[in-house]
Amino acid sequence: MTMEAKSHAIDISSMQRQHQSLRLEDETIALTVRDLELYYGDKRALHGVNMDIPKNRVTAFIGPSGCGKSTLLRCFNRMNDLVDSCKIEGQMSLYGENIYERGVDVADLRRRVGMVFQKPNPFPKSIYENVAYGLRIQGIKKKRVIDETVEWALKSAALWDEVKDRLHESALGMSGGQQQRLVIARTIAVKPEVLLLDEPASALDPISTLKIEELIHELKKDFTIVIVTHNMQQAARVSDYTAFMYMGDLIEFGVTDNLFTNPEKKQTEDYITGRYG
Ligand SMILES: Nc1ncnc2c1ncn2[C@@H]1O[C@H](COP(=O)(O)OP(=O)(O)OP(=O)(O)O)[C@@H](O)[C@H]1O
Repeated sequence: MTMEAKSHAIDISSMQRQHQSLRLEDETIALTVRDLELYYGDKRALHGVNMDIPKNRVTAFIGPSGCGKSTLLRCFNRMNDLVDSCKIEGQMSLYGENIYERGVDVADLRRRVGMVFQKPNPFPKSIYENVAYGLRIQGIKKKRVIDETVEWALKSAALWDEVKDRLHESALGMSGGQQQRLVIARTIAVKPEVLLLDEPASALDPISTLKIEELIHELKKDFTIVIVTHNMQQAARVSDYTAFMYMGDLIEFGVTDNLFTNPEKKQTEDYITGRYG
């Protein structure tokens, strides 16, 4: 094991948390899902999903390919609006405000509920301009404010030390793992309330993956995080709560440690023990 890998293994072990005391009843709820049905054309992709997602926690969505994890994640910032055939019934709210109410400013919703995708997608601009982008869109012009926010976001994304001497170089020259942390910095620069992460590490090498996992652990102090992952070990390592989905149904939702050690439903047990999926 290299020194770098070793130090990350130690960091990860320090992330082991005592979850036994977590209870959804004690949490402040950020996102609420009620009787959510989603259709792509005639095909129903989500079946009556109900869920409460707690503030300043990491909630993971797991389940076999095609079970609807990404579809559900994309509902939280209305990314499914971009799919013509998509129809949604039921309710979804952010701190009690209906996300699907007529008149909701979708651009503002997407600032409040930021999203990071599987493949890092930095803009073909400098590192600095990638992070400043959302601030400029918001009309912020003061250089001092932009400088300070760029530094804050890069520090929060655990990237500052690696890039502070080359802020004006192209983001496209960074490694994949650095690009993904840059995209996270760009997303948090506009101070969202929720971060949606759709398999954020699945295109990355193991060391970069561990850095993203450590980062998620840090970021939950400031943000509510929802992560889709194919990797059950990753869900167990990074999340406080886990939702297991199967063929469009939410089968089980609970404290991660409980769901992995003592699942209530047989389908959950079959999945986490590798019997299918
Ligand atoms: N834009 C779309 N148009 C039509 N059907 C879609 C669309 N996006 C997803 N689907 C279908 O909806 C279902 C759920 O897909 P989704 O991508 O949400 O699952 P997933 O659990 O995230 O899968 P994976 O783990 O493979 O990414 C699948 O049957 C998929 O084929």
